[in-house]
Amino acid sequence: MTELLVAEKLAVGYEADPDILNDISLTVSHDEIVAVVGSNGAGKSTLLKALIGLVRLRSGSIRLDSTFVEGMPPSEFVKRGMGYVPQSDNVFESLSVDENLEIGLRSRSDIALRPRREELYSSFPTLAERRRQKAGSLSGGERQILALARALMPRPRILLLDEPTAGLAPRFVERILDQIQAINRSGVAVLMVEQHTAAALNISDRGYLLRGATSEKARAIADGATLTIL
Ligand SMILES: Nc1ncnc2c1ncn2[C@@H]1O[C@H](COP(=O)(O)OP(=O)(O)OP(=O)(O)O)[C@@H](O)[C@H]1O
Repeated sequence: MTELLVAEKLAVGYEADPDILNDISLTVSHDEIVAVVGSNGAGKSTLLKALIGLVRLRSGSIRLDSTFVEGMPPSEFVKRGMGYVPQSDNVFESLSVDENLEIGLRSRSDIALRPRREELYSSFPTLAERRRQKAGSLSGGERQILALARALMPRPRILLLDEPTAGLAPRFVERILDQIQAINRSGVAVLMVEQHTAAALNISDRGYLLRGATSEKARAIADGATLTIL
């Protein structure tokens, strides 16, 4: 079990505000699904954004395959094999399924679009049937599958998923979690933050609990959220 992603002693905050995250360390190995669970506002989205370079670290380090990547732009993280699916606005609604997948390949000119897209259509037949449909016409569950497929286009080695089951009906929650397991079996490590705690931990190899001060006032006194190994 070799470590693919190693974050050490991260401190993260916005502008002049107190730290949202404090002394956060976590690892994800090549073959793992790792879940970070925690209440609303604990800082789960902030953690993923920090791990893909969208939010600057105040201190700490991030290693991807032994290379220190903190301070690099998000495009570098993507080039080095990290994929990210935000919680919302993760597909272009006015574009077709085909076009959304094409955009997923923006960062990699060395992968041929059509064969890669066909590969993903065979993994996600529900998208193949809807390839010419606008993403905005898909159901919530199908959109999440499209967002996953789009992130997979450049062949990432690790996917960061921000609440992939948020707002979905229970039968879709199960379907998305099944897809995440299948993605992992195909050789992609997964780090996901989730509010469906039991379901997420059920499909994960390991979990962390992010425990934080959930109000501005409490955070000013406490010192940002911390991570506990479950
Ligand atoms: N761009 C920002 N500027 C300032 N504060 C922010 C910003 N984004 C998030 N925050 C604050 O950071 C804290 C953590 O938010 P975050 O979205 O990371 O939590 P979360 O655990 O993902 O919550 P949820 O489960 O509701 O998505 C919140 O208090 C939020 O108000």
